[in-house]
Amino acid sequence: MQSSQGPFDLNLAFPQWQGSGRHQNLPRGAAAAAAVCGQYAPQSLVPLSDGNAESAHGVRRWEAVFAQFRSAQEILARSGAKRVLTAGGDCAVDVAVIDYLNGIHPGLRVIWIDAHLDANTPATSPSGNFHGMPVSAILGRAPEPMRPFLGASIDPARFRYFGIRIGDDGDWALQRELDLKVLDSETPLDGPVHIHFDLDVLDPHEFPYVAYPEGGLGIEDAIALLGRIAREADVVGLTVTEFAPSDEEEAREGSKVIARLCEAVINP
Ligand SMILES: NC(=[NH2+])NCCC[C@H](N)C(=O)O
Repeated sequence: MQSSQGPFDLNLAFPQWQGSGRHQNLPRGAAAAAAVCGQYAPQSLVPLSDGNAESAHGVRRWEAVFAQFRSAQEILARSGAKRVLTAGGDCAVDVAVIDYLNGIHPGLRVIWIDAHLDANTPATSPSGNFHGMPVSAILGRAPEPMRPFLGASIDPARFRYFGIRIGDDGDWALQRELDLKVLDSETPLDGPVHIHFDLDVLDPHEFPYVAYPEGGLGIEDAIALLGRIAREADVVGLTVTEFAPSDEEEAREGSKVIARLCEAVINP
């Protein structure tokens, strides 16, 4: 509850772009998001791997994706942090973060705010891009070599989507199989909660600085939603992903919105 909610004790800056199929502007967005989030907690940076093997285990740029996942795990474990604010990077940065938080906060709930289901597996993904697979990974369907490094998977009953519009056949198949639900006003929000916020959930008329502009959520509605979650639950993780401004001016504009989203959670 609110009284136990303190500020985040770690800002993980995780500039991974290799999970995205449209990564051109992600490094600029990751740097800008890290500059914003670094104001709210001490920052640790996940180093990018120079692994460039094209594809393995059904995942494009697997070598880099896996090396960065392991680096993030080591940084998180060493930090001892209890509450983590993460600046992505592509959506898949959250696999390491959610797994870590689930290990230290039993019964963790996950709210996945995104235009996309991101529930493909290496077998169903049409693109091989890992940013389309993090939901399946945290629910027990991670790529084979990642599994020994993951703890217990998230209970699908404690997972909620918000803002989803776009899915591939494999995304919807997993959603149906695990009966993944959408957050509504009846969903109880007690206990520790992690919020995944993919900026592409936002209406591109208001926030066009993403590579997959397919969302429909207004900025004020997003802020109200985050405030509601933070008042009702104990937010132990917030991850902001997929910021892809095409120049420094867009980076500045988008950064103001990212700051408001963080503050909606920090001071609900
Ligand atoms: N977080 C995102 N922008 N995800 C886009 C995923 C696109 C598509 N479903 C794929 O698997 O490649």
